[in-house]
Amino acid sequence: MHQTLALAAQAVGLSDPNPRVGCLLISAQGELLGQGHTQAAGQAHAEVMALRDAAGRGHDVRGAVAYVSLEPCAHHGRTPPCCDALIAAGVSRVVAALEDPNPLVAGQGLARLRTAGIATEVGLLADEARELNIGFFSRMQRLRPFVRMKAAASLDGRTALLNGRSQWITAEAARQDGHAWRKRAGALLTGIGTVRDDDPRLDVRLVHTEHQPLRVLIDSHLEVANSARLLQPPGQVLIYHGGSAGPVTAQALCDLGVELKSLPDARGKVDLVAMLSDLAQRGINELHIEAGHRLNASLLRAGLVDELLLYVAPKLIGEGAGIASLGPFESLEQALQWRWLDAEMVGNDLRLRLRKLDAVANPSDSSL
Ligand SMILES: NC(=O)C1=CN([C@@H]2O[C@H](COP(=O)(O)OP(=O)(O)OC[C@H]3O[C@@H](n4cnc5c(N)ncnc54)[C@H](OP(=O)(O)O)[C@@H]3O)[C@@H](O)[C@H]2O)C=CC1
Ligand SMILES: Nc1c(N[C@@H]2O[C@H](COP(=O)(O)O)[C@@H](O)[C@H]2O)[nH]c(=O)[nH]c1=O
Repeated sequence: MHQTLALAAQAVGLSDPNPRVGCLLISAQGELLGQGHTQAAGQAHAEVMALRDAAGRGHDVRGAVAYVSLEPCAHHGRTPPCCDALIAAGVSRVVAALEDPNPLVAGQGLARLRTAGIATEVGLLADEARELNIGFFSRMQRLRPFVRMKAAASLDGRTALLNGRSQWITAEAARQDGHAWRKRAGALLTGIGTVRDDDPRLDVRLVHTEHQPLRVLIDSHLEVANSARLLQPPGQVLIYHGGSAGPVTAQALCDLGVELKSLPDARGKVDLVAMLSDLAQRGINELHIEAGHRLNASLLRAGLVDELLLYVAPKLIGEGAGIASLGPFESLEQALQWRWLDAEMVGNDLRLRLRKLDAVANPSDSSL
């Protein structure tokens, strides 16, 4: 199953909105017959890829064991059901790390395999498998993406100087690592303040990817300049606004191929909860945020951030903006609490990952 998960990880940046799944076909004698992982949406799933691989190598998979990192699907989506392909191929046993989290189909693939006389087992390396697809689980079970907020900070917790400059606080290795996390996401989100100060490209370019995430901007009054780098190719751009955009600006942005969506809250800003639900409906599993301290504060205050991805540089940079302008607290009981997930040196910077205490991708597993 470790090997199956490594295969599944190869679908990062490729299979969205479908989950990252790996499949390994092993003979009764323990020989590898075929392997595969999910392809781009609409193309073959892991099981079909593994069966094709086995056929390509001239192997007979009758009686083989199939290791899969997620329950084989039982439904006709853009491709036929994988459990039918495994049944037709004559495998004898299917070992799945997890049941499908989609409440509409959960358990159906395994049930169909059992009805066909195939032995099934579920739960091997379940936590690792769920982690790889934490966004897919979030979208299926909470109807919103898993939200990861990235920030690069100095040792004194600053994300920018008082004059707005922030490039660069961390070094090249950390920035490249940041792109590997961008690659995992279906969408990258920033705020108008960051666009004004940094003019980010917000793409994946320091690591290889098969497809660019959707770029999302929160811009209440459609103030973004047409020349903003984020609006240029590659990839699609979506701007959420608060409904007060003038028709001329809106038309100019539409002419650039940008999609505009009005989701006003009571204050004419963007309704962040509605935005997450809209992104989920668009098939976004993981949402990666790289915004400034104001928008970060709005998202954190609303309790919408599941994970913090912080890069800390060994520098003291004096006065400036923090990670989030949450305003003065009266007591320490008001603190937003996190739990450490991991810490790693990336070049000369430190990468910290933290999870919100109640970030639940699987309601039955409060440790996520
Ligand atoms: N080191 C790092 O990792 C990063 C640093 N930066 C730095 O941060 C600075 C920019 O910060 P900042 O100006 O806060 O930029 P943001 O990207 O946070 O954008 C700020 C804007 O977002 C708006 N906003 C907040 N909540 C909402 C909402 N619910 N709906 C609509 N709009 C909302 C704010 O409006 P309002 O003020 O009305 O609330 C404000 O206009 C720059 O100096 C940049 O270099 C930026 C990204 C990462
Ligand atoms: N300053 C800073 C970061 N800043 C983030 O990177 C964005 C620029 O993206 P791009 O134009 O695609 O390279 C910028 O707007 C901000 O969100 N990131 C880091 O890893 N380290 C840093 O020191």
